[in-house]
Amino acid sequence: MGGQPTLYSFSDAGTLATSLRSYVLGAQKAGLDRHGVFKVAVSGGSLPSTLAKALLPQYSTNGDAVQWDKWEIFFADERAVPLESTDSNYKLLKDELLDKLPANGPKPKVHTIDEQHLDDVQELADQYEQALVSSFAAKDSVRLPIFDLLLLGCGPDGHTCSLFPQHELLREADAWVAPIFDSPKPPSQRITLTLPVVTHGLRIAFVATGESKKGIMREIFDKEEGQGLPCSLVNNSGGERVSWFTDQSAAAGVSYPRKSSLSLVLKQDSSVVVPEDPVDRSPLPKPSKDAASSSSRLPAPKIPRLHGDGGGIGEAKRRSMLPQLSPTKGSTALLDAGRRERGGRFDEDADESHNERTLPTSSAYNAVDNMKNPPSLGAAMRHNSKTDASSDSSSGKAEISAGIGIGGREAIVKRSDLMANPLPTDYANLRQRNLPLSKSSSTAAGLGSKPAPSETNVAGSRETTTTSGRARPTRQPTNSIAAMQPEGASHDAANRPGSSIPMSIGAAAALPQSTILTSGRDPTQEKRPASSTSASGAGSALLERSDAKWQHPTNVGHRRIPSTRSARTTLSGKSKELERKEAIPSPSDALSSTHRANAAVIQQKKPAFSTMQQHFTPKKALKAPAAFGLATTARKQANGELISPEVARLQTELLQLHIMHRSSAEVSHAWQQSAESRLRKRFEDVAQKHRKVVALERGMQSQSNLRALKEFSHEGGTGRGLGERIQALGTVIPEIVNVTGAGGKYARLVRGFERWIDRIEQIWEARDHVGRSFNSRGQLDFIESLGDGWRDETAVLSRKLGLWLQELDSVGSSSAGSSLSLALTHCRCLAEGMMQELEVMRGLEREIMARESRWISERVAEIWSETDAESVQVDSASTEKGRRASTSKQGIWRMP
Ligand SMILES: O=C1O[C@H](COP(=O)(O)O)[C@@H](O)[C@H](O)[C@H]1O
Repeated sequence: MGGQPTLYSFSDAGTLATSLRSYVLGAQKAGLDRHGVFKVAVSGGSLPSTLAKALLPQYSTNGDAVQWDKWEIFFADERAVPLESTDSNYKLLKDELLDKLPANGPKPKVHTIDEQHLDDVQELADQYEQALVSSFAAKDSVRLPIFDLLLLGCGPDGHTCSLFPQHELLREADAWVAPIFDSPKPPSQRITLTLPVVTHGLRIAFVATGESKKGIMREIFDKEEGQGLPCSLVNNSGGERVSWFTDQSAAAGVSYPRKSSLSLVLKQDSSVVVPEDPVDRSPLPKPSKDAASSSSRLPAPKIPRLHGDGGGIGEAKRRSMLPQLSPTKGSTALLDAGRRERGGRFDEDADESHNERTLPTSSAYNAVDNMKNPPSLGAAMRHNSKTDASSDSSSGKAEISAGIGIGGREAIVKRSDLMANPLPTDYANLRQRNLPLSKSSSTAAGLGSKPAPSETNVAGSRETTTTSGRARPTRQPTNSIAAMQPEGASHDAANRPGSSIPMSIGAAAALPQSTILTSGRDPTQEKRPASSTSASGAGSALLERSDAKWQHPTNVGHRRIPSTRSARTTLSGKSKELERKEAIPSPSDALSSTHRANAAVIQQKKPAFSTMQQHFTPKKALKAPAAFGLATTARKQANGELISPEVARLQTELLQLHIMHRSSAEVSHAWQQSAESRLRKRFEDVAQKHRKVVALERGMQSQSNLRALKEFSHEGGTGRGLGERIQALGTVIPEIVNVTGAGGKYARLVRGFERWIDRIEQIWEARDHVGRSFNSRGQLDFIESLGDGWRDETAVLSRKLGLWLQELDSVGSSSAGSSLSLALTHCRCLAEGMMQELEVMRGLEREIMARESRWISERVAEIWSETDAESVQVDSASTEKGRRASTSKQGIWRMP
């Protein structure tokens, strides 16, 4: 299996529907085998009508059956509209498919949105997420739900679900379902599954038909610029789990290899013909003591078999590898070259072999070396190269350019670069130098894929969206192929008996898993990396070491010239000849440097390995060992062109690296699965402990309650039997609770008092400022008492509370900690508290009224004194003193 999506292109709608049916039935079977149900997410748009053509019973050709009653249907996205609206994706599916199912036949369980929350899209999304949690979280997944199948559409702008190009929602990493308020396509308010949920599905199928999808299909599959589109992001993360069902109008002009029929596997135990299962979801094998099974503890990359007679690479495999190597803009050249070479049969390949097995390394090497036809990669290199390698290999003056699927002219990597940068860390270096990476390599290195869980973090990178909207890792990828190899791969391979030459990284990685694990040391001692640091640490260690080599080129067996701009500038003053000499040692130099390298490797004290870590980069001899199949002589190609040994070696190495990169997505996925299953187990352990603790607590509480009841029943001195006392409690407790409630008597009395106090405060404030307060009719404001009614009610309630308290005291007490004792204590507190507050309110009322009568008396006294003064004024009206007195004295009763 490769790590790339499969693109099906069918000649007509009928063939598409039939194939889609087989594919869905295959997914259904896998789902039912897995957990007895089939959990599907479906999109809206044009998908439901195609789906109906595929799934309705009348289209069944060989008696196969959709087991509708086992289906749980969720919506990949839904619009925030009523379910009966023509904009609703549910309505669409209902009209096209659900309503057309036989009336008395089985029906699927369909999870619709909750219409109650249409005006609150966040709530709508949260509620839908809850539906997912209820269905998935307990059994299937803790971090993310795992759909058996997602059936998606692809908008003409590259959107899928309601994930639109360059929208911030593409960065949503936590939610399973997210709201969108500004969908560029109406209606603007929607909810959608998030990208991590979509890419986590076991199978992801896009259905894209019609002319309107033509342009975007090319963007998604052939163009570097299209790699940030939502559909491309799903492709990159989903890899081989993604299949595209298209018709010819949609796929016209796409260079990416297409298939025109589904690869089917006939199950022996069933009549059902199902599509090849792209993903092995069987649980990871349990650790076992024997070497054979321990080799499978670590999900190892599957090395595709390079087959053909004499080890020549199979035509079909080469065809399938090429575009995967470079499905980007620059890759078009590679594809074209490959296509030309095979007379254009490339596009309509219907039955590609996906046969993947491990082969001994030597076969892998020889496979390439002995190829009758040169690999398409070589053709592509020639295609990209303006200079014939053979013509200049002797003079060394030519720059041989090798297109390694890195995209167009910019991506042509100079021979000196390739030699200076030991692959595979070169992929990281290339990215550091901002050279565009091919989709396959970036995906394989985890650049475009979803981040691995924190425990494993094989990829060591997370995606962010740059201003161009292209998803990029925020950190440089720290994983290298070496870091992804099974523990000890290179180390053990380098020290195999009979191998006097250290193995290159590529060679080690190409070893079959079992060979690697059994050749070195006891595989039962192998351990998984405990944390992300182990995996990424290995990668960065490799990077550091290769940097160190660049700084001290003379310290290593063969010299490498850094290909960075500065390094090139430094060299620019030298003659090309000199540069070549420094870069490429003579055969004897190479030999001796190889020996030096071997000696260094053999003598080097090797640190203990831990799984997935490689503590040192095995030194590579420039001249590769023939024992492992690397070319040592110039090779003649079918068209008569000569390829120098270096180029042949680089070709081989590239091919191997590519193969390993292809499998890295799979490894990363397997790691994620493994981490998830461990997390799930841990979660279940904790949940189980929690349940035990809760049960224990309940048991203890009921014990204590029983004890308390026993004591309560024996309570002496009350003169009342247990039944009578329980009856008393049954009356008093609800009474107390009732009076405190919002509509209860106590609450009403308090509200009345509070209103009265507020009024008094206003009056006092006015009196403080202007000496008096007037009501709305212009009359002087006086403070009136709360009234007899309030006072009587307060007095009655106080009496009742006192009685209830006596009743509570008379029923006796209970031992502390029991529920009975808690209820008694709380009721007493409540009743006593209310009594005290009623008393305080009554006291305050009395005091305020007393103050008011004092104030009134003072004002009356003032009036009398004013009246006296006026009579004096009349007596002495003619005197100046008297006049002044009459103007200076203002009575407070006078209106302003
Ligand atoms: O708005 C939407 O559009 C996409 C694509 O629809 P199509 O008609 O171009 O196939 C669809 O997948 C999505 O569910 C829908 O809400």
